[in-house]
Amino acid sequence: MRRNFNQNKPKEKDVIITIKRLGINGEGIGYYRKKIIFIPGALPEEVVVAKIVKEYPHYLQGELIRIKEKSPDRVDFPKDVDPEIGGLELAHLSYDKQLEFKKDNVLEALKKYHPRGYAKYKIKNTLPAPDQWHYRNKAQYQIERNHGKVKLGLFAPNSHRLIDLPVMPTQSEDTKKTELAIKDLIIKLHVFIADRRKHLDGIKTVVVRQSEATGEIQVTLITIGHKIKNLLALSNEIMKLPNVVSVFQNETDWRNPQVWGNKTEKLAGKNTITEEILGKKFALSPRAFFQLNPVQTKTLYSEALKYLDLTPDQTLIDAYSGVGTLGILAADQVKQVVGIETIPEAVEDAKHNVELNHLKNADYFQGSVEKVLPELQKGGLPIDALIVDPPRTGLAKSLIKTLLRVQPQTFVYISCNPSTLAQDLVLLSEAYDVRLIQNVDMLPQTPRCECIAKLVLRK
Ligand SMILES: C[S@@+](CC[C@H](N)C(=O)[O-])C[C@H]1O[C@@H](n2cnc3c(N)ncnc32)[C@H](O)[C@@H]1O
Repeated sequence: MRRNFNQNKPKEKDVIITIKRLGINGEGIGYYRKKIIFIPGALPEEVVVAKIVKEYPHYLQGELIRIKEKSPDRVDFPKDVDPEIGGLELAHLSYDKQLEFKKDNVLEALKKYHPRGYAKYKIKNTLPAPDQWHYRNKAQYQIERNHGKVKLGLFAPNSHRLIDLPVMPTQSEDTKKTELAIKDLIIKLHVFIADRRKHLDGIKTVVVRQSEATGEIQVTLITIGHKIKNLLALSNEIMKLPNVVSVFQNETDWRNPQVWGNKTEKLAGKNTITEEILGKKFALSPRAFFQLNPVQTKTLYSEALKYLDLTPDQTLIDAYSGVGTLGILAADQVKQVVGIETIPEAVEDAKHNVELNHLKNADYFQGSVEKVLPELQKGGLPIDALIVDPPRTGLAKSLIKTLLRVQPQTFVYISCNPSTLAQDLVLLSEAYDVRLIQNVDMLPQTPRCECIAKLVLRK
């Protein structure tokens, strides 16, 4: 069952709620005295007993206490897993219904922002992931010492409570085993663990990423401070673990709200690991973005490229290019590829990947798309075909203005956030029709999904 239903909570504050639908983060939504109430772990059509834990001006936050009438779509939550853990928000819902939910999320976002013609958009069924468990090939776990006990895992959502993770059912076996082995080595070698309250420098996060194609494992130790006693000894021991080919140190400080800092240094082994997607090779340095589900990545990219309908005379812009994946996969179909990406290491990887795949017609630029694209266009670069794959925040308004002026003929938008996709389509639909939207489920058991929108210039 999804939550720790605490039968001992004071009964007088319990309320009975009928769940109407799921919210965008997978929580059950009902009403209490005409106010909306969000209850994580509850499903549509269920009647539940909930406790009101927080009251906001426009909504209530509830906690599931007990299910009075159970949904036929409810499945057992994985055993031995802390129910508060992030990344399993939909693990109590049957997989068919998870796929429907992800499609509905797109529909709801379109209804909310209503880009031009949205009611006629063709929204295709979400493409399922073949493996709904053990698909994550990257683990990024926090480490801390609490009352003498070392914990390695994930923080409970919106809290500083670290959940120790001997079990995480969506994590691949190898990445899980490597994380746990590194935790044992940190304890054995007495390597300092960072402590914010005591102002102690040390290891803060352990990142393990594995290539599906080669099995190579890259480890990054994110540290507070630079000089950490016994870090090199730890790195040497980590290199002896199965499949590990490199260990890096990434340095940050407590003022940085991001997990990663800006300085990365190799402690041992190879500069990159190599992944293979649809016949092309991709070298990945520690900070470079790469999808977390390598099997579904192939589906996502082949669908996106299919909808681009490229021709050999075109110049393709791969905007938000990461390590150059989409552009490199499409390079054989076009005259020229130009990629743009902010993270310098990812751009280096992209350039290296162009060589690795023996391509002569692809080039990658460092900088923000909103700044670099207009500069390249002013310099005479033709922009006939465009693929954008932005982070959750979507496209910058200034970039949308540029696109409406330049009007690439062929345009595919890959989005990991239906809400910003719908908002961006409001502006883009001034010049473009949305031919179709195809969801691909990259992260089963979570509310997240990738959507591919095919845009066609209106005549
Ligand atoms: C969702 S990832 C997509 C990466 C790549 N297309 C892939 O499939 O692996 C988004 C990428 O955009 C980069 N990025 C974020 N904001 C950017 C901006 N304003 N201009 C260029 N790149 C940006 C991030 O560093 C990240 O690599």
